[in-house]
Amino acid sequence: MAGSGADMAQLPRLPAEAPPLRGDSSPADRAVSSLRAHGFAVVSLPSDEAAVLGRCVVTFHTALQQEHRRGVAEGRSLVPTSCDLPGESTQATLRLAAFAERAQLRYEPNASLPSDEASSPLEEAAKASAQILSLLLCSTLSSIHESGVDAPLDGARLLDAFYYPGDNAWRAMVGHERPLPTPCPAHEDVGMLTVVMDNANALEVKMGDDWSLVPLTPGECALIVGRQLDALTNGEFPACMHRVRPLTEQRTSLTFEVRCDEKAANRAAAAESARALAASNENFVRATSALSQLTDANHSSRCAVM
Ligand SMILES: O=C(O)CCC(=O)C(=O)O
Ligand SMILES: [Fe+2]
Repeated sequence: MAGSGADMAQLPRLPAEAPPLRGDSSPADRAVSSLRAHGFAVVSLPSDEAAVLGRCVVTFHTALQQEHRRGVAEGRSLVPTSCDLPGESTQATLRLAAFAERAQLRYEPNASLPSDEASSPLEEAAKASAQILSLLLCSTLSSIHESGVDAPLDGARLLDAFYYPGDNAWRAMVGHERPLPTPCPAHEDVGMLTVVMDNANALEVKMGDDWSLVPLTPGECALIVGRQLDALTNGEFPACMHRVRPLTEQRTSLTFEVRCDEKAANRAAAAESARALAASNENFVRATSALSQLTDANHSSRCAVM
């Protein structure tokens, strides 16, 4: 991953059928082959970037914990979220919302913040983490591109930070009457690629019929293939089903997703299908001509006998 975020990529340690680690493969190659085989990969960030992101997660955690508590006090955090978009907007590009199972911050770096206003620590943290994670996703998409996939390299970017209160804090605030809803049910992301990092392990990915915990250590993040990349590679990079397992203690996670323009995705998917069709036509033509050669050969050998 030249000139960018991911310094070292590792294969997921979970699946027994993980692709063999080639001694000479680069971290980017290993990440791409893991994404191709499993729809996800674990990568390590350089320590300076990991340290910045660690501080950002602390900032998000504090703000979102406060937002969640305020939401509970005001009754807003007693209802589960029905969609992934925060309902409440504080600024055009930086929004906070609180639901029962989580509080959420969303930052859209493509739309810039008003420049005449002094940035809050929250905005600074959003900008800094979006910059680092954006580079990581861009370089991963370029590596996928270099591996022969004609994927769009750009798109809308979304940074989300989630605070999950966990069962203990929830019971302390709300009591036992009202159970804490599932933190984040099983789903595939809609975009091309998502990166996830957290301060407590709870992300699970589906491998075959089984769910596996992704044990991220500080400075590591998970890359997750979304539906757009799956569709435009005809499943060569399969979308990864994932979820957050129920939590006892609180957790904060950071996700950054690239969603390409639907038209670009459709164009790329159509081109990919045309390539697949051309390849199968070529195989068909090859098979037909082999068959006709065989028939000719049989025919002439039968003629020769007669
Ligand atoms: O919080 C997490 O670890 C993952 C959240 C997630 O998958 C999502 O919001 O799409
Ligand atoms: Fe997700």
